[in-house]
Amino acid sequence: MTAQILDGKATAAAIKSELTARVAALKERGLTPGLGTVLVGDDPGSQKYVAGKHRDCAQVGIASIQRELPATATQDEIEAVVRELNDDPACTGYIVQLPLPKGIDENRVLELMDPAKDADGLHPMNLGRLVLNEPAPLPCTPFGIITLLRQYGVELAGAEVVVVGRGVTIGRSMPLLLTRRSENATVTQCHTGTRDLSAHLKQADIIVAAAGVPHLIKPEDVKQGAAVLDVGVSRDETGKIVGDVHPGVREVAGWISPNPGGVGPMTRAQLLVNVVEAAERAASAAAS
Ligand SMILES: Nc1nc2c(c(=O)[nH]1)N[C@@H](CN(C=O)c1ccc(C(=O)N[C@@H](CCC(=O)O)C(=O)O)cc1)CN2
Repeated sequence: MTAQILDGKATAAAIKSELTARVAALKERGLTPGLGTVLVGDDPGSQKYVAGKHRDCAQVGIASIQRELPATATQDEIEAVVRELNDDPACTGYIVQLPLPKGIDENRVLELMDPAKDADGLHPMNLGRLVLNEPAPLPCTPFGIITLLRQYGVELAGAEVVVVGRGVTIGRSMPLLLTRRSENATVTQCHTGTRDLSAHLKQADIIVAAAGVPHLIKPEDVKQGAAVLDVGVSRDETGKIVGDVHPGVREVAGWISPNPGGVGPMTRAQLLVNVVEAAERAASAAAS
């Protein structure tokens, strides 16, 4: 068996095309959505991701607001930029690119954001709303993965899903989304403390690999026909991406997301969805 490719690039392109019309409609109502980004330091990966987010904005007609600080920026300097974006009416949603440099209290920065402008769904208020099943901006990578699986008709209801990783951008919220009634999956979360990862993986209908360990998921650990989502980003000595999923898994899985070209573009598309939805809420509130 050779796995069907879960093409994140093509799926994201379709989402962006639909968003272009919604942004045009918002502009006709007098509201131009604006995405702000806060980038601290000079990590090449983060610089690339933020540049991609602004390229996407230009494609769909969302205004861009870019704030960059050096790696030496203090907690106070970063928080001052967050306050500035909270108060800027042209910025309808924004993100703080993670990770922040060592020594910065990331949680304090996230908590300072205006939850109504949190385009990443990572503010504690919005994560709490997710727990309570209340409307909230959805964390971009987890919901991007669900959208990708739906696009290719991968059944979530009743599926056994193994999420590998427990980081804030994916691992923490992925099970919350997958276990909603609308998804109805059964989730096992694995991490560095898991005793027998292989035993869990072998049971999985869907694997979400977000550990950041190159080729952690081996063909012999994957059930025939499973869907495998590769979220891990490590780099080899030439700078090329090495995912969490061993290339041999393609011969066993039913579906596989390429890396690059899978989950990354879906993360960016979901960010735009969050920005547009927040702007639509603001436009409706202003009209009533
Ligand atoms: N504030 C946030 N920080 C981070 C998030 C996040 O969702 N919010 N997630 C990751 C990084 N990330 C988003 O910011 C991200 C990762 C990958 C891509 C992407 O488009 N990747 C391309 C490949 C790009 C390359 O060649 O390096 C792909 O997969 O095709 C976009 C966004 C951590 N931080």
